Amino acid sequence: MTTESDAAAVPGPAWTAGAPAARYRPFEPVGLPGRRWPDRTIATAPRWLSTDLRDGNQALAAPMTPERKLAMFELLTGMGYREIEVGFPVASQDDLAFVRALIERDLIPADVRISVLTPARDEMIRRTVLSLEGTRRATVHLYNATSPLFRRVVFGMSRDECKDMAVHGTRLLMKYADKLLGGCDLGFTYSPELFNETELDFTLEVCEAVMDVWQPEPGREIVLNFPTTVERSLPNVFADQVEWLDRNLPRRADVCLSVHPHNDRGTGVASAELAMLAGAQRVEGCLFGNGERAGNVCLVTLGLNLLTQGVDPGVDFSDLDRVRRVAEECNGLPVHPRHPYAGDLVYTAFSGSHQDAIKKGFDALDGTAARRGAQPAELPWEVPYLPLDPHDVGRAYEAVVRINSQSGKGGVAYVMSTRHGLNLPLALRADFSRVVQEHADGEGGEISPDVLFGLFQRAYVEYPALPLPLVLCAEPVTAELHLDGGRLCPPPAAVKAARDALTRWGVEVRVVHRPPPGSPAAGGDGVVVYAECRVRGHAFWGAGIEDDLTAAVLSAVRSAVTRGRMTINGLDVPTPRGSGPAVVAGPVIAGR
Ligand SMILES: CC(=O)SCCNC(=O)CCNC(=O)[C@H](O)C(C)(C)COP(=O)(O)OP(=O)(O)OC[C@H]1O[C@@H](n2cnc3c(N)ncnc32)[C@H](O)[C@@H]1OP(=O)(O)O
Ligand SMILES: CC(C)C(=O)C(=O)O
Repeated sequence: MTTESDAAAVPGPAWTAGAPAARYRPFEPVGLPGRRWPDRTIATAPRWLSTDLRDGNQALAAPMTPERKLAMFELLTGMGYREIEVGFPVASQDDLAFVRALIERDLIPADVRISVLTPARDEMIRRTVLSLEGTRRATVHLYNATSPLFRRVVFGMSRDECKDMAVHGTRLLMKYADKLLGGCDLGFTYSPELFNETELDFTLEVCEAVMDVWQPEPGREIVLNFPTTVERSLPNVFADQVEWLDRNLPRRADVCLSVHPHNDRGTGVASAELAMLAGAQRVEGCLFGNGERAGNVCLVTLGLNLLTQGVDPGVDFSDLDRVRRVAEECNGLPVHPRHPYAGDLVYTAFSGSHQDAIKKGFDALDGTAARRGAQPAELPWEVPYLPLDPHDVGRAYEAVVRINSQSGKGGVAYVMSTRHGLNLPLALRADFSRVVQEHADGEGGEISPDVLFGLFQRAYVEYPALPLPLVLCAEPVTAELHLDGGRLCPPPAAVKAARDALTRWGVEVRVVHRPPPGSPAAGGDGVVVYAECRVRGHAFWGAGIEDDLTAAVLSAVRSAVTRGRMTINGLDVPTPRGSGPAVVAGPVIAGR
């Protein structure tokens, strides 16, 4: 017996004679003169069908139990999906039990239509229809493969025999429904499986024949669902196929043209979107792209792609982390950290220039909001590198910037401000950024907000080794003070007292930055002052975080001058490097 790991270990032939490209054939393009889809835009959401409980489920190593299915069903209906394929009732006892539970326990919301899938096989059609007994409203979804390869290799059938399979299946389905589903508002979906590999004229022939049996008319639609069962072409070719159908299908007004893209080439989302441009009115897919092989098209990505184009997807993604958690539990599969919109890392920048632009974007948004007396959430979203406001999908801003060796001063300033309430002056950002870079280069890995705060403390706050008069007595010092935070907004008298104290010791003091009232509060209850002191012509920074302004000013100056003296005298300046993780968390301000 070959196990999974044995199979993975089998060495493939090396491509010594070149890649085996000759074994594969290019996909035939579609002749579609005057194709219209490239000039269109998507202005409304399609009808969505979730096939998580069927196509998604059939691709799992451990298919869902009825309990897990119910959790997924409730998630989907809660999000707003109104068409849900709930299973393949003849596949397993669990699938059947789930369909029966939905019906018998009356668990289907009044505006939700469930569907069940069956192959075009007589006995299976009967049992599938039977599985719906007692329901008020449901759809039966019938499929048979129509592609030349399938006709030749799997069925051994001619085109006519293949078409008859679909026609016969439709007749049987209607016959059993008449017999078993009295009073049910029955819907019908037909899928020519492997549509994308099937000759277009044959697809049309089969669909016409199926429609002749179902007789769609106003109030009795037929859903014709066209799958890229195995995605094989560029998305534009699929769009051409869909537009060809849109142009040529008869009874078009009573047909819902649906697509069911898979993702074998990694272009399932593009295929679905181009298909919508080409005339698709309905899209089948799964949350986070679960499904056979490389998956079905991801409904989350499609929905949020629409949202970010200003189109309401009609589905609620406001708590995307919960959606992800439930889907992960039900499927037993993790969602990749880089999955569009939902992955752990997709709203996070580690790299400096990205962080800088994000910080400036947030600052600009906050500034505009303040000027207009509005909330940032009311303004158009314009933050570089973030395609979507994380808040719109229930994410906090905290992880938007994370620090490592790729980061720069903008990112460091962002974390110090948003996590610790310390709004560093520009020149201090550059200075501190060098400290952070040195630490990152030495230690590798990520620097958490707490460690960052510890680095700051050790670099700028913790130098009160000598009493201030002693520090200052040796030579003249000038100090430029930056007062942080709107909360302190120190009364002029307090600033004067601090300045006088320093002047008495011969320090020439200038207050260069005094935050305007109402500017973001400095951390917690404390007072934060940054001092840039000139010692023998060299600038050194210190910071004071104290309960009152005078103490903070004196601490900041003492730290800066001590640091300067030690550096100039070649003394062993204590560096933050290697001193272990800081445990002192700075005061965190509310919001971002
Ligand atoms: C692209 C899709 O996702 S289609 C949905 C696929 N989903 C599943 O297969 C999950 C559920 N399936 C099952 O539980 C089982 O496959 C069953 C119950 C449907 C059938 O089981 P079995 O009778 O054991 O057949 P098996 O699974 O081997 O299927 C192969 C048979 O189905 C036939 N077949 C395959 N597709 C179709 C179809 N759409 N219509 C009619 N017959 C079909 C094959 O020709 C083959 O017939 P043969 O035995 O005469 O050669
Ligand atoms: C049954 C059809 C719609 C299908 O799942 C596929 O072709 O992928």
